[in-house]
Amino acid sequence: MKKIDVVGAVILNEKNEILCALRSQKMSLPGLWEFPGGKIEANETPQESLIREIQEELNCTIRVGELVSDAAYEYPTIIVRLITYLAKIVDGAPIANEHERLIWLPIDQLFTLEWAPADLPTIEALTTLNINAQNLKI
Ligand SMILES: Nc1nc2c([nH]c(=O)n2[C@H]2C[C@H](O)[C@@H](COP(=O)(O)OP(=O)(O)OP(=O)(O)O)O2)c(=O)[nH]1
Repeated sequence: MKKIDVVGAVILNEKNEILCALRSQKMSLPGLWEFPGGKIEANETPQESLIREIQEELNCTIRVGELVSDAAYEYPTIIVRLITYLAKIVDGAPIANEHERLIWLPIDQLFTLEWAPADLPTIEALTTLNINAQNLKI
């Protein structure tokens, strides 16, 4: 089966909320929530890829921090290895260029959304990490 490496940004704001993105009807997995990001291209580090994808998808610049989760999920036709990192916005404000909708949610509310299945290890890691935006080293 085809396997792709995908990188996702867990973007935190000063209120300790996380940016959640709704996949649109034009995308695969429509109507499911995800961490913005995309496929890692050849000759790119995951971090470089993430900065590029966020610029394209959300029109803003991020700084990338520590790894949250690295796990593979087998969909019916593709295996997605999703690597997620903490990140914060250092320039601009997020605009949904490709997504249906963007929302900020506190970590303890993330479970209320219907996430792409590949994202569940990240959600689990976030709820056990006890993250505080104030003392993040990003
Ligand atoms: N960006 C992102 N993609 C995710 C997440 N969870 C998850 O299963 N995916 C899947 C959806 C896509 O199949 C793939 C990412 O591809 P992509 O975002 O570059 O999308 P794309 O436009 O190239 O592909 P597509 O939507 O046309 O399938 O990984 C996530 O949290 N973030």
